[in-house]
Amino acid sequence: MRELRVDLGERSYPIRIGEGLLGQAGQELLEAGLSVKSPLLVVSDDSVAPLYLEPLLEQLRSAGFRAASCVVPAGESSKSLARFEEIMTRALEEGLDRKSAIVALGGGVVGDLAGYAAASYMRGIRFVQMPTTILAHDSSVGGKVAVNHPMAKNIIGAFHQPALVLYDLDTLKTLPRREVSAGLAEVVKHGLIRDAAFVDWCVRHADRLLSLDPEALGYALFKGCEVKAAVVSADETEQDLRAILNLGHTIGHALEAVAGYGELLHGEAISIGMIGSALLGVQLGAPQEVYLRTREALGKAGLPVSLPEHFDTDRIMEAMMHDKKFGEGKMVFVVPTAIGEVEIRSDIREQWVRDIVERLKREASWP
Ligand SMILES: NC(=O)c1ccc[n+]([C@@H]2O[C@H](COP(=O)([O-])OP(=O)(O)OC[C@H]3O[C@@H](n4cnc5c(N)ncnc54)[C@H](O)[C@@H]3O)[C@@H](O)[C@H]2O)c1
Ligand SMILES: O=C(O)C(=O)C[C@@H](O)[C@H](O)[C@H](O)COP(=O)(O)O
Ligand SMILES: [Zn+2]
Repeated sequence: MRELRVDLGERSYPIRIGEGLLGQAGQELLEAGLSVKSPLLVVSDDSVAPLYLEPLLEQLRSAGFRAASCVVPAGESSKSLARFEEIMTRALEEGLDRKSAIVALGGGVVGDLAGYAAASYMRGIRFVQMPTTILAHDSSVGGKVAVNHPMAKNIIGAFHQPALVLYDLDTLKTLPRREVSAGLAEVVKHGLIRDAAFVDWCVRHADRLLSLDPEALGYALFKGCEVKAAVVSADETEQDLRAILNLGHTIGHALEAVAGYGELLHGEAISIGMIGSALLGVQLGAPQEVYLRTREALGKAGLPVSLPEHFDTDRIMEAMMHDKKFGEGKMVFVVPTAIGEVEIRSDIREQWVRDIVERLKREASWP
């Protein structure tokens, strides 16, 4: 098992990554300080639940917990106020109190939704992240929890740190191929913002990652979580540095919203967004190599590196104006200056971005 720590004073917590962790979840929750006297609510989705929910509930009960569950439909559309309300109702029905916890068993959708429910129920109860996707190495760490509004991604949310991240690598074996690639987008992102050697490693080992080689996957998720934990520990609430984790997200979130939360997976949208950011970087003076290497790393992971032509540029530009980094009338972009290095720029002209979106469409080559 590998272990990392998010260092946030009294809100610090461990990230445990390894095989077979679901089978010791009860003990792990006890060690994280959760009380068996108050009921737990496990939130999952209807693709993950048939695979892992019952074994988890059994394991928690055998450790003395009272555990109920709430299962939402799989997919991005569950990050909604309607599903949030459903969880509140379940929490009330099951008698969750201030010492209770919500356990998120699933990918980033379940983690963000359940986390926001935990942040809000009784003005905040504890929660545990049990990620089951590659992408969720990112979403389970750092405490950003949210649901979407039809006009804007993650616009209703909070910062609420989990008490524990318990990452059982065995659960990743059932991931569909498309979700594997989507998850690798955020893995590569963590290299692109902070660790050039890790980007090289990802390119060299892309085939092993795509075939879910446990050793390669364990290492990649550890490295991704390491970058994420370090950034979050330095700037929990995105006063400055944390914004670098948003590489590719200004364009990416706009694409997800315009596509109606579903056509593009988060990782796919972010991949296209990171290509856009690399083009912007080159325009601002970074070597052409930055664009070429970004494209190679994402392409090798089976990700889209251009935009399907039917996306409407005006609608994308409009959706981008709801980005949380947008302020005082300025577009703010995370832009690479080299592989492994980024800067936050608030001098980005709308026309440059528009031109890049058009170029991404012209170069359409969906994998
Ligand atoms: N909070 C953050 O810091 C943060 C960071 C990155 C992404 N996100 C959010 O995360 C979401 C995307 O997360 P995701 O890519 O994990 O999507 P997801 O949660 O929708 O999971 C992807 C799909 O895989 C299925 N699935 C999950 N685990 C499985 C398993 N082990 N076996 C078989 N199927 C499985 C799910 O049912 C779903 O259909 C987005 O909403 C994004 O905004 C949040
Ligand atoms: O943790 C962060 O900070 C991130 O930006 C990680 C992103 O990968 C993630 O998609 C996050 O939810 C985006 O945050 P938002 O504040 O732009 O909604
Ligand atoms: Zn993301």
